[in-house]
Amino acid sequence: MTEVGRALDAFEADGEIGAIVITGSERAFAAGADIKEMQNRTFQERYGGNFLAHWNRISTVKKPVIGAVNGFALGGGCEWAMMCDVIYAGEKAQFGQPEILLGTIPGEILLITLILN
Ligand SMILES: C/C=C/C(=O)SCCNC(=O)CCNC(=O)[C@H](O)C(C)(C)COP(=O)(O)OP(=O)(O)OC[C@H]1O[C@@H](n2cnc3c(N)ncnc32)[C@H](O)[C@@H]1OP(=O)(O)O
Repeated sequence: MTEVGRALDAFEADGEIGAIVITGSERAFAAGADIKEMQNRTFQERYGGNFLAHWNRISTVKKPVIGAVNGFALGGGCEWAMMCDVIYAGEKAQFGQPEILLGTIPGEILLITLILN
């Protein structure tokens, strides 16, 4: 997300860019946060280390953001899609929050986004 955040900062500052399209591959838009990276961290490490510091950057960009979604948009990937101003979903797009099966709840943004929409 740090890299995506940096790219969004640059696009926002670039006067030649009017709108931003975020996409993935045919198989996946994004499968969510890296479970392998997260699994051995304690709550204190994740919370204190600002693990989700840049998570909502898509929703604060001051230019229109389009999410072009195909394949899996899961967990944080589903949240990314919902943070876009417009979702353009292909026929194979699948949205979901499978992290509940890992004993965790959807991250920072999902519940608020669902309530607001
Ligand atoms: C705040 C935010 C929190 C979150 O976002 S929590 C994460 C939420 N996302 C998930 O729980 C998605 C978990 N992944 C899956 O359900 C499945 O995967 C898929 C449906 C995306 C794909 O299934 P299939 O086509 O059968 O492929 P495969 O063999 O399961 O996965 C291929 C490789 O991709 C790795 N992978 C998939 N998703 C993640 C992930 N989110 N974090 C880290 N690795 C992931 C797997 O482990 C595996 O890797 P290897 O080939 O080494 O076994």
